[in-house]
Amino acid sequence: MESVGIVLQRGENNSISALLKADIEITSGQLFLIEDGSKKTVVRLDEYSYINEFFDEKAPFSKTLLNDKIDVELLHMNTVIKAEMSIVKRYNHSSVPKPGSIVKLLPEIKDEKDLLSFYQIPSLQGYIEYGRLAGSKIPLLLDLNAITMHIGIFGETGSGKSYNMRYLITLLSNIKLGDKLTAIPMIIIDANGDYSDFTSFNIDLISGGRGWIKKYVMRDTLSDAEVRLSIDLSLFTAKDLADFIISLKYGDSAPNSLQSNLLEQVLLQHDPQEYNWLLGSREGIEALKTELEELKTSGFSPSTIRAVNSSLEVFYGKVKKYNLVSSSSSINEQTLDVIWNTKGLGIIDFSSDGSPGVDISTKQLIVSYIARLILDYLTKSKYSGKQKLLALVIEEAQNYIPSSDYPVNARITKDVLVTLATQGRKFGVSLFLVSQRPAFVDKYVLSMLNTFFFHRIYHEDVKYVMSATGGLPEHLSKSLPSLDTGYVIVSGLMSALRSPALVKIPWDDRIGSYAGYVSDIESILVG
Ligand SMILES: Nc1ncnc2c1ncn2[C@@H]1O[C@H](COP(=O)(O)OP(=O)(O)OP(=O)(O)O)[C@@H](O)[C@H]1O
Repeated sequence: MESVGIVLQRGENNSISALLKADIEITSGQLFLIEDGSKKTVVRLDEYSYINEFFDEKAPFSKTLLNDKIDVELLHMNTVIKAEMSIVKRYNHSSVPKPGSIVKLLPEIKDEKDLLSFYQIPSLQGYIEYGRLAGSKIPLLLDLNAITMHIGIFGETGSGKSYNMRYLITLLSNIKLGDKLTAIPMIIIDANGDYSDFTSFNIDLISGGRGWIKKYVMRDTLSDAEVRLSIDLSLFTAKDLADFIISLKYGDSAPNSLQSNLLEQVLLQHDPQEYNWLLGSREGIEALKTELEELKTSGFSPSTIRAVNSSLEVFYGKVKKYNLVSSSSSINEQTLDVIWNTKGLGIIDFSSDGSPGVDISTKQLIVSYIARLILDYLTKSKYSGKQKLLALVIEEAQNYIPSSDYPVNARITKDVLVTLATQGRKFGVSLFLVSQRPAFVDKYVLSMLNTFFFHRIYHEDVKYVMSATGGLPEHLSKSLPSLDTGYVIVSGLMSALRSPALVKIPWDDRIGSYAGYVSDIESILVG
């Protein structure tokens, strides 16, 4: 490969300063190869600036130049890039390249053998090829063995998160195993209908390794690919349900604990199997009200009882509208068995098309239910001696695991998702948290994630995310607010590089054909 620069000096902590030719295209996060004699080292460009030996602000000659018409060509002479780089990988040596070592672009990879030797791994088994390392044709290998260490995908609106998630899903749906295709069993909480086409006209993008693909909706179904969503309340504790139901009337502030305790006491008198009938049918609600009325004699004030009654009505109004509650819920343990056995994909469509008019608290109840279901299912499997694996993708994660700064009450989801994040990896849960405002996602949960895809993120979010994740070296994190769409910095355990690197996500029209993207506005307008 062509030489593009020379090492100037080596610094502390594996850092290297180099001069690079000014006429090559470079970006922070890009990787280069350094040759020090026969010793090869891969380095990452962390920071750079263009300098010109000819230009000195203070020199009288420069001053005249600045005042007169500038001769650009003259100024451009002797321009070089001063680059700060850090070592990512060494090939069978442990030294730091000496001053004078040659900097090159990454090598060409002609075949699988080249790829294996670039990454220094014995086989591609268990890896998927993701995007291309910026400035090269080398795919980044992602290690599927680290998938249960959880993943964060962060980027501001329009930075390419949804496209990236779709791309990842297509990769995770077509995993080569010998001459067979398999897939990671997965449930997606689809906030905006970005994956709807995976159950219809783009099904072949993801059906390679999957035997079952369904979309759950909260309206009448329109095709065989759709299932009407219902959940089983017996999976919740009396306390969780009581807090949730009472807080429906109080919005974001803490639920009234007296009312919550009262409702919990009444629910505790019943078997959890009865919760669906009690809270999901008119007769059940009336039965609960009668039981509450009887408690007047035990010292509960009529106003507390009245308040609980009215919270119950609010709750019942919600579940009745969507027929949401049933002991034979449409997503249950058997569904997870099917998803596991067929390496299936279940899409929970929370878009305005799939779940028209559904509010955030109802969505939280559903996400909480699914998280409990997954945890129960995988824990049982593990204890019966069979390790399974299921990925749960949660878009708009800040609505389910908010930080203390984010004004959303998420009691019903937060605890169970924290448990999934901390315990889940033992049982085979792989969490994918997607958010445009990672600063509003709970810090503790962020610290549980081990692989990150950083798209362009808001300046205000950078500090929070970096302190919560320990994700990137400082120089590189500074480049995040100006990252181009289609580029992502990948860091963490799944990356075969084990060090952050900039990756270009290839564009594919079909992966790009989803809700957030209009491919040809003129033809749509003209018809
Ligand atoms: N890899 C890519 N290469 C080229 N263009 C891309 C790429 N990824 C995304 N884009 C462009 O950027 C647009 C926005 O991408 P995307 O919808 O994925 O952003 P987002 O971060 O999910 O935004 P939001 O948070 O609003 O959903 C796409 O419609 C597409 O035009």
